[in-house]
Amino acid sequence: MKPRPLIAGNWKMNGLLRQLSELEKIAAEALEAGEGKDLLICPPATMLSASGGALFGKVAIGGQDCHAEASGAHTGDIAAEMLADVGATYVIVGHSERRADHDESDADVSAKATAAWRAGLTAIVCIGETEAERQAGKTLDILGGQLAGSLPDDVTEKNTVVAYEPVWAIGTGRTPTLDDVKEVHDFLRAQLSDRFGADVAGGIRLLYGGSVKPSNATELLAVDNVDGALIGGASLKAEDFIAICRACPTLEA
Ligand SMILES: O=C[C@H](O)COP(=O)(O)O
Repeated sequence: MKPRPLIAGNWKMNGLLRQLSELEKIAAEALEAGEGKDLLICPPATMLSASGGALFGKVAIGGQDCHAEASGAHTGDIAAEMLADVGATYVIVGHSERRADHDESDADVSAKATAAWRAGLTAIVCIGETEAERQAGKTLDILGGQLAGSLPDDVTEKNTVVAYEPVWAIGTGRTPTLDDVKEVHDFLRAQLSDRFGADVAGGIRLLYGGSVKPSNATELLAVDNVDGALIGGASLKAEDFIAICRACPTLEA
């Protein structure tokens, strides 16, 4: 059976408390637009607690990163337990911006996914190729390596979501062709199946991310093995986020 879709917004380093009104608008439409789907917003850490209030339990909240350890002398970092403490149920790990800006390796990402599970959170594990890697014909090799190295052994359909985000498509307005998205998502499902078995692999949500907008969401979300989206810029506007939620097909009963 296909997994229940997940539409996730990643606000990145954007958002002040005065923008809670956007979340209130999302909450107002969430029940209808999100029927049969899971909705999630990952605001900056400073807004997590207030976001939970503004979304009123109609949309889940998540962190954008976590430290591998539960506590300690790590100035500026956030433990998965701290995210859970303010109501988060998901955390993004291994986003390409973290990998690039903070030199995070696949092993670091795997340790963060384990930390997320320890705190009872679902880890959204991100992978993606650069433009140079795609042009060199290495996309599947790169993604296969990132997937293998970034996922710990105890993956389940509940504790893990995988997000495919081509680095060159993030914030650029460019997207892969639908055939390219299908090729990658089919490949990821097969890799997961080889490692974790078909039952677990079939239940893991595979998100596409990278310049998802209301204008392209319908076609991207209809691709085989695409079980939702991870949305950056367009998630900052309630109207756009809700339009993307509506574009996502629901499962047949
Ligand atoms: O996490 C979200 C992605 O990096 C996509 O960002 P974008 O929708 O602004 O391209």
